[in-house]
Amino acid sequence: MTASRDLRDDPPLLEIDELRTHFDTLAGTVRSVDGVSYRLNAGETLGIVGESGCGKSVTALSILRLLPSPPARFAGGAIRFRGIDLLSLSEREMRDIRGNRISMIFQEPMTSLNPVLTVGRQIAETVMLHQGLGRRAAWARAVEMLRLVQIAEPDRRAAEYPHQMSGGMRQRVMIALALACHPDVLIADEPTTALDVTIQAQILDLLRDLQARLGMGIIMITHDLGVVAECCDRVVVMYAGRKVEEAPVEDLFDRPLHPYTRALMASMPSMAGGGSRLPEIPGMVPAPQDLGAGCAFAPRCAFTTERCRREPPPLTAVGAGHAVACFEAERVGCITAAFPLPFQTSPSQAGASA
Ligand SMILES: Nc1ncnc2c1ncn2[C@@H]1O[C@H](COP(=O)(O)OP(=O)(O)OP(=O)(O)O)[C@@H](O)[C@H]1O
Repeated sequence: MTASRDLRDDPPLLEIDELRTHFDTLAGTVRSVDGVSYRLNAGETLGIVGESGCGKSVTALSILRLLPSPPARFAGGAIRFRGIDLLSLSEREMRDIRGNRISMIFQEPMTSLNPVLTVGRQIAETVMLHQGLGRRAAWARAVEMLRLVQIAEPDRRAAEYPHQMSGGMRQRVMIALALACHPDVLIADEPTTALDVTIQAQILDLLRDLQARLGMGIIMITHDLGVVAECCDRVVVMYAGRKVEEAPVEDLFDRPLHPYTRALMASMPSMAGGGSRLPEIPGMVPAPQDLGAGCAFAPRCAFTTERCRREPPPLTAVGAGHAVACFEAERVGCITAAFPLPFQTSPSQAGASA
């Protein structure tokens, strides 16, 4: 979203380091996130993509320590915010960070907005709690935030309840609530999935605009590569609880090296084009408890060899900021070059058509 690609040498705002989040269930240990690392710099938007069940949300909820424990358990790794390990903080210290320095917007606003409080009061209470503002100043901030997210007549709307608003407007309220304390990090989990295409584009524009004004880093969790092309500077592709590819956004679209990334791109509705039938990725994401010894994508992959079934491919650097976990990446790269993906690979154009 910004010129942050030049800030690579700055200390990271947020760093996830070999994170392992597991669930202890009656059926055994579910390794939902199993050794994931990524960094987020100030002013940057990092996309996290993958199909349902890949561990995107569990990673995000781990950052905010919002997972119920038990059954969730941190089995290893660290999460550092400006160098502070969040996993070592007390619950009280964590409450100062959550919703204040690191905020999250969820897919479905009704799950995080309180139905019995006016939207103005919900925003005002957040800033009273975290920033010690008085009642009057907090209400003024609430109205200002509603104006910032482009809600018309914010004074009047602040006194309304969530059910009096449309889906798109509720999503804006949730963004206002998440940004009310001017956080350093915003985690947006599928922020536009439930919305129609026009509202989706407006919300993404709004986030981009607010990021430019407030300078926060954004983690954009999505299964939609159109959203990635539109908004992100860098992308992490997750599969079955692991990172399988990471690259600057242009590089990922020009040279996807993991068969899974390529398959995700080929199955995008707006990118496959031509009204032809969409290619689907055969098979399903395996449940974390059903993973074999080798590459988790092997059962669905057209490039699988004996080695892929036997051992997990390590994440390997293949270019500036580009890493991939695939033994056959070179072969995938050759095929990508010989048979370009069935859509325009310029991110801006791809996003425009999304
Ligand atoms: N409380 C839980 N107990 C056991 N397993 C869980 C629990 N919560 C999540 N999981 C498992 O963790 C894995 C990752 O889930 P996660 O919600 O992070 O996926 P996701 O990529 O965000 O998918 P979606 O896009 O549908 O949200 C899934 O296999 C899920 O079933």
